[in-house]
Amino acid sequence: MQDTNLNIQGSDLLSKSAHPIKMSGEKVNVHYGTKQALFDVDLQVNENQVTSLIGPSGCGKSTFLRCLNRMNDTIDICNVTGLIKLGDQDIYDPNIDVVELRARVGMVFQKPNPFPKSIFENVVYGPRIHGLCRTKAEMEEVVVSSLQKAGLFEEVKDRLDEPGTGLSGGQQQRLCIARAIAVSPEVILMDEPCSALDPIATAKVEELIDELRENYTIVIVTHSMQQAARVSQRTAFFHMGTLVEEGQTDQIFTNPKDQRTQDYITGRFG
Ligand SMILES: Nc1ncnc2c1ncn2[C@@H]1O[C@H](COP(=O)(O)OP(=O)(O)OP(=O)(O)O)[C@@H](O)[C@H]1O
Repeated sequence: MQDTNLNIQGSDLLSKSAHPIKMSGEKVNVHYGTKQALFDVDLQVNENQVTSLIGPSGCGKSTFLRCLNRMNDTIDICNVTGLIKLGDQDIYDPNIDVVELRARVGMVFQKPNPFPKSIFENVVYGPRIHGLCRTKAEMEEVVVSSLQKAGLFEEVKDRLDEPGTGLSGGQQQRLCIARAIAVSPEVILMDEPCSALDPIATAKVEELIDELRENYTIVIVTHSMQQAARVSQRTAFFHMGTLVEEGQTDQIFTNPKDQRTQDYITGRFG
């Protein structure tokens, strides 16, 4: 069912120039074997804003998202061409350290996927392997501050040694966000982060996304147009592997330029 009665709150009135470009894709084409999934996509992501990627199932939203931290590298048959930059850096340059890239551009998945370890270990794992903390005090500090930033600390502070998998779905997703934050990323990619959550847990994660944009750049794939309207300042509409249009979220939802966008947001397809 399509979302209707859109509630646009996330938009701000800052001009695009007030937010420098953090990441950009130019002429991005993606093939899975012989099947082409993205066609000449040009998209810029602004710093300290939330950009939503929306569009019907199979239109290429997740494929584009995964290009931004080279997660598609893990799919053998996937071939990405075009220029994708983080700041001024071509992230597909052969000299790029992909592990470091994925620390700078973190990812939160559709289904909460904590490691089968304690809450503490889930958060400290990344900073430890990246050499960001060595002493016990440093580890405690990163765990506490990451859980605080993810809005989870108060709920788990007395059970940091208990398994992350024992938390509720919404708490597990915020733990995964804390885990992403722990390595001080610049960009956080979220692939339908609320699709496995109930409405209350969803509201908490949406509130968190709104707070996080102060310090991070966020790109979110969502099927919910209401969610895109609530959390994002910019929205990109994809259809059949092409980027149809991108703009301020309120403009996309109230005054789209392309008929396909209009049809999608009014529930005519998708
Ligand atoms: N690992 C893969 N192997 C082969 N084809 C794939 C793979 N992942 C995606 N595709 C294909 O690429 C196209 C785009 O898929 P993608 O998952 O990016 O779309 P999406 O818009 O995120 O869809 P959804 O909203 O259903 O998650 C689809 O035709 C899909 O079948």
